Amino acid sequence: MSDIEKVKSLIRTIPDFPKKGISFKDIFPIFQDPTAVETLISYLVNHVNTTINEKVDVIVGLDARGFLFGPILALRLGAAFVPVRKQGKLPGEIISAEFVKEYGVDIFELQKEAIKPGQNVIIVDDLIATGGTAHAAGNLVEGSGGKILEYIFIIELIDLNGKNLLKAPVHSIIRY
Ligand SMILES: O=P(O)(O)OC[C@H]1O[C@H](OP(=O)(O)OP(=O)(O)O)[C@H](O)[C@@H]1O
Ligand SMILES: Nc1ncnc2[nH]cnc12
Repeated sequence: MSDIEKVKSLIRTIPDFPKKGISFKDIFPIFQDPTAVETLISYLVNHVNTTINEKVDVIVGLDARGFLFGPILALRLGAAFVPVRKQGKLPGEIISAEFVKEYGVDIFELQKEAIKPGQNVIIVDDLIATGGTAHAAGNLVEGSGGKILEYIFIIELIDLNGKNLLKAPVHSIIRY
């Protein structure tokens, strides 16, 4: 079994959570195993260093599970970390976007000055399902003048075709 397959074996699938018909992928067991976390982060650092030919200025992580991976990746790459948060959590001037995700509707916010025009950005989240969440975050980053180099997800639910909504390249590690 490869190291990534070992990580995949830690992910739990919970039927009918948080709503009937949703097959929920629970990533938190990964965090009970530091070796598994290191596997994922090392994989991502290597991926960025070997496939992205431009300097990465900012890692944008999506509330909340994107915060588990984004800041560690940013630290390892020597990049800034910027959060996109659910409505009402960020002080100061913000821009916002409403979106639909696999099991609901939400509003994302980004602080206006957090990303400077022309900065190179990678958007990181734990999972892409319908792509609504990542698409909204991408609109906020582009609204700030950031250039999206890539979207990175630990998990991709391929049957939902979420990546079709996104204009920049998409990279995922574990697919179902
Ligand atoms: O591709 P989509 O259909 O848009 O769904 C993907 C999003 O759904 C989950 O977040 P959730 O809103 O459950 O928030 P959480 O990270 O706070 O648990 C997941 O972490 C992604 O952000
Ligand atoms: N099936 C799923 N499992 C975990 N998080 C999700 N976010 C959207 N769809 C999800």
